[in-house]
Amino acid sequence: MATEAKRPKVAGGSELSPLQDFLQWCDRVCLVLSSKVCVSKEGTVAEYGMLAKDNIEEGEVLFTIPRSALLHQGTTKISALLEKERASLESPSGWVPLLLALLYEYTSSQSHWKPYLSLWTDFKALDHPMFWSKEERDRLLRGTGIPEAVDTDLANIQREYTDVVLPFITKHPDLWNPDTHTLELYKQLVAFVMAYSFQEPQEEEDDEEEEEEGEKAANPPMMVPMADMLNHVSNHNANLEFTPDSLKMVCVRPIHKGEEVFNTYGQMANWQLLHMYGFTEPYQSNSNDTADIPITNLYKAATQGIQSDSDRQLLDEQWEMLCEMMQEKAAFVFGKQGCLTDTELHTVLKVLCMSKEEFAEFNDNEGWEEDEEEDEKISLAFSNEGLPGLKASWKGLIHEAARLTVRSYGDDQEGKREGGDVDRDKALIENMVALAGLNSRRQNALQVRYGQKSILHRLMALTQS
Ligand SMILES: C[S@@+](CC[C@H](N)C(=O)[O-])C[C@H]1O[C@@H](n2cnc3c(N)ncnc32)[C@H](O)[C@@H]1O
Repeated sequence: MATEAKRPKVAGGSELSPLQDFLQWCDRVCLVLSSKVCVSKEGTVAEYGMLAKDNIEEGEVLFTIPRSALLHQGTTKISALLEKERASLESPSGWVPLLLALLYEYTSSQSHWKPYLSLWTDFKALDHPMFWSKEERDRLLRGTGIPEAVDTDLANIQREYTDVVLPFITKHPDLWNPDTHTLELYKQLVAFVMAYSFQEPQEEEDDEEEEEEGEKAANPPMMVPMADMLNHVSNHNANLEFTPDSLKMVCVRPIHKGEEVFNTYGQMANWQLLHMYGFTEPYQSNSNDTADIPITNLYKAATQGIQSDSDRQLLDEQWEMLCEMMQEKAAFVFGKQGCLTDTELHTVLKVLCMSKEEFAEFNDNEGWEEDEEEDEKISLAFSNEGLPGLKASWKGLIHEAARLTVRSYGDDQEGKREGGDVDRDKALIENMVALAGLNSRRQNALQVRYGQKSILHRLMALTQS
C-alpha cells in the first residue's frame, strides 16, 4: 500500500506547511476564497478555523467550491468499482461507499485529495466519546443518552466492517490491504465522517409527489474541503448553500474584522455535539440545548397515583395502547423554550389521565378525530409560558417524570457518581478556574449533564403544583 510521499517544497527549498499545501491545492481545483477571509490555527476556538480579515456583510460569499472538488462515492478514483458493486455495499448507515473511498484516498500517495486529507495526518484530535473507555463514558455521561448511543454505534461499526467492508476489501487486494485498512482506521474514519462530512438537503417536493413516491432516503454524506475548516456555534454567522455547479459558504449576519467565521452543523443539543463532533458549547450559550424525558418515566409517574386494582388494570391497558402507538424507547424532548415534541406528549398525557369511561369511548371511536387547528394551541400549552397553566394532573405527571429523569444522572447512587451531584456540578460550572482545571472530557461531560439538568429543573419549577 502507498506510503507517505515527501511534502512539496517552495522556491527557497523549505517545505510547505500542510495548510499552505492545501491552499495551493484549492487554487488548482478552482476553489475560490474571498480575500476577506483566511484559514488559521490562531484566534479560533479549535485548531483550524476561518477568520474575517475585513468586515463582511450579510449575503457575501466567503468561498465557492466546484462540485468536482468534493470527495464522495461519485468523485473518488474508485467510483466505477463502487457503482458496479453498489448492491453489496448497502448497509443501514449508507456510509460504506464513502468510507471505502476514504480508506483508499487517505492511504494513497497519488490521491487527488492528498493535500486536503494530509491536514489530518492522524486522527488523534478526534476525541468523540466512542474513543473513551466504556467505564469513562458510563461514569461521566450517565443519564445523558450518550453511552447508549455510543454502544449502538460501536456495535454497528464493528458489524459493518466485518460483514461488508472486510469481505469487499479482501476481494480487491490491488486497492486495499486489511493490515493497513484495519477496523481501528475504519473507526477513525467513521468519526471523521461524523464530524466533518456534509449531507446535501433533499430537494423539496410538493405533498402530492411525496405521497406518490413515499419518503426518499437521505443523501449520502460527502467531504467538502474548506467548508469543513469552519467551526460551529449555535449563533452562527455563515451557512453552506448548494447550487447545481458549486457549494457556497454565505455570510448570514455581519462579521467584523478579526472575528471567527462560524458555520452551523445543524440545530444540535450539547449531547448531540459531543456524540457526533466531540465538543460542546459552554453552558447557556447553546440555544439549541435539549433534555429528554423517556416515556417510561411518565408511565412510572402515573403508576404512583394508583389506588386500586382497577386503576392498575386501566393504566396497564392505556400503557399497552401507547406502546403500540409510540416508538420503542420514545422520549419527549424539552428545549429552552418548552417541549419540542408537544403533540406526542399531549397524546400521552391525555391517554394516561383518562377515566375508565373516557378510555372505553376512546377505544370505541378508535382514537380522536384529527383537529389541525389544535396544533397551535398545543404548542402554546407546552411552551414555558403555557406549562404552569396545564391541568394539575398533567403537570403532576410531567413534574414527577422530570424528577425521575434528573435522578437517572446518579443522584441516588451510593457515594454519588461524577454526574450525580447537582451542587458540585453547579459549583464547577460557575467557577471558571475550577472548570479549566478539568480535562476536556470531564469539561464536555459536565456541559452536557448540567445543561440537561438545568432544563429539567426549570421544567420541574414550571410544573410545581
Ligand atoms: C468540521 S471540523 C472543523 C475544523 C476543525 N477545527 C479542524 O481543525 O480540523 C469539526 C471539528 O472542529 C471542532 N469544533 C468545531 N466547532 C467547535 C467549537 N465551537 N468548540 C470546540 N471545538 C469545535 C470539533 O473537534 C469538531 O469535531
